[in-house]
Amino acid sequence: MAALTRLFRSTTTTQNAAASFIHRSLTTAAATQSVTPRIDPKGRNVQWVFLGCPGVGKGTYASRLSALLGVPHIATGDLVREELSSSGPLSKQLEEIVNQGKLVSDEIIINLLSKRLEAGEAKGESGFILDGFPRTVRQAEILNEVTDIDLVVNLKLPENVLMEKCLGRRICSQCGKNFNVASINVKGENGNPDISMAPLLPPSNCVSKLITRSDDTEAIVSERLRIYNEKSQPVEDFYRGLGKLMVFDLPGGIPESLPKLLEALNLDENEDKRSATA
Ligand SMILES: Nc1ncnc2c1ncn2[C@@H]1O[C@H](COP(=O)(O)OP(=O)(O)O)[C@@H](O)[C@H]1O
Repeated sequence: MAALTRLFRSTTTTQNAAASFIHRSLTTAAATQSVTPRIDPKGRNVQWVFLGCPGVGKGTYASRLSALLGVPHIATGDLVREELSSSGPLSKQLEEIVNQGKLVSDEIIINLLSKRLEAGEAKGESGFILDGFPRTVRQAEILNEVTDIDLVVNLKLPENVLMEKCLGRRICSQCGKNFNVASINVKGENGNPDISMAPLLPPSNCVSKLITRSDDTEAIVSERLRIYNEKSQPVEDFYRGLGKLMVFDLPGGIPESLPKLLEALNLDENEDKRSATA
């Protein structure tokens, strides 16, 4: 018991230190903007979170919006994969966790996020769209203690579509762009509309360099979906309770969904200076 208490205390101390770093980065960054970002009604760059199950397209839509709004897109999954492919001390440990479809500890993820914010701060970044964080209520509470999130966009797709999307996902090992080889046609259940998504095929220069994420197998995706429902679904409720959650049911692939998402956010792809709904 004493050992457990000691461990808990040291974890909490590290988390608090990381949380206070996140706070410092966010406040300093807000004072040093260098791009032409979207200013929200609070007079600073937007601070949004994208939530959603594995494969829903958080990364795709978050990166489009980050380009439109002039704020960085920070995906904790990318931070984990970068660390994993390095020869750093965490790499082996992370590989095991990720390949079981489990979540990395709050402490590790907060440290990775702090480092990313620190690097961004050095480059004068401010505002953000977070993708894949927070994923536990504890992470959401820590974020809530250190900064004010304006909006949480919760993307939704039926579970059978999510599985097909994850299995069809491909990444170009050279340019890093994401593609999808799945051609999806799913009948809507319980009065929901059918969903069709055309494949998002790579240009010819990427074709021979495509790789599949090691955690995009049927067994690991099932486990990631199970863990999402157990650990991350309560994060949706956390933000619903704060009145910050916007649920968006994706009607199909990017061509159908992006214009509707922009409309729901009161954004215009060609005219990016209007104020966003918060
Ligand atoms: N906020 C987080 N907390 C804990 N683990 C995380 C977090 N973000 C990413 N990870 C780890 O990185 C893996 C890949 O994340 P991500 O690319 O966001 O995947 P997904 O497609 O499942 O949304 C996750 O399965 C998990 O192991």
